[in-house]
Amino acid sequence: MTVLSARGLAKGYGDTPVFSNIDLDLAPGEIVALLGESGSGKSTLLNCLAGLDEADAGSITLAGQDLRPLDDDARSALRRRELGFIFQAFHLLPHLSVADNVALPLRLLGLKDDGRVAQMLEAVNLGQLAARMPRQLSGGQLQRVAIARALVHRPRLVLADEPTGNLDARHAAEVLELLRRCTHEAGAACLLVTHSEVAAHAADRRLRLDADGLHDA
Ligand SMILES: Nc1ncnc2c1ncn2[C@@H]1O[C@H](COP(=O)(O)OP(=O)(O)OP(=O)(O)O)[C@@H](O)[C@H]1O
Repeated sequence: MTVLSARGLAKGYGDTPVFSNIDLDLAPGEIVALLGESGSGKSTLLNCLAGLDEADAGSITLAGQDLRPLDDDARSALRRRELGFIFQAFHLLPHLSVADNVALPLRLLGLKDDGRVAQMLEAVNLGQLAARMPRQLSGGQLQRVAIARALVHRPRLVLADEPTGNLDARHAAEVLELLRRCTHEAGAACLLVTHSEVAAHAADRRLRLDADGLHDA
């Protein structure tokens, strides 16, 4: 079964089309790099898949559920359960500790599982820093917290928008390797927007976005 299927997705702003004819299938456990020129619509596509933005046309099936017949609440609930999102700028909550940031997706599902939070912090080599506040961490450490948070609730899909864009080459390689290992171990599919050739080659498959759709790269 595919984790995510999109068919015929199209999106524009006003009279300006961004993309159309997007067909995409992601299988469990695969990491797919999404490449494309600046302004080609990679972030917009990710946001449409995440439900942060709405496509103008097309269909999305997530974890076997067609999103179209669902009302807003049901879509949000499905996404809260099945989706993890990693942003370039980390988006951690500054007033929460590292452990509480990681626990957030579980809390939003009404769950509490300190053991799982500790396990994820160990998985990203941050077991010692659980009580720290985000301002006390380096960029690479913040991004590792964001990976732990994206996977803590065992989502089937992880969307990552340039997760290594803010990091130097060594930390970027470390973060990518962790993302790879964590998503493979979890059997989650991961769509990774990146400008980096190194990141793209760490992926199982590469796709390029242009105005008329997605192409193998
Ligand atoms: N809210 C908005 N209103 C109008 N136009 C927008 C909006 N958001 C994005 N755009 C436009 O849509 C196009 C795609 O933007 P998007 O950020 O998705 O591209 P991208 O491929 O992620 O770019 P980059 O690689 O530079 O991050 C751009 O031309 C951008 O100017």
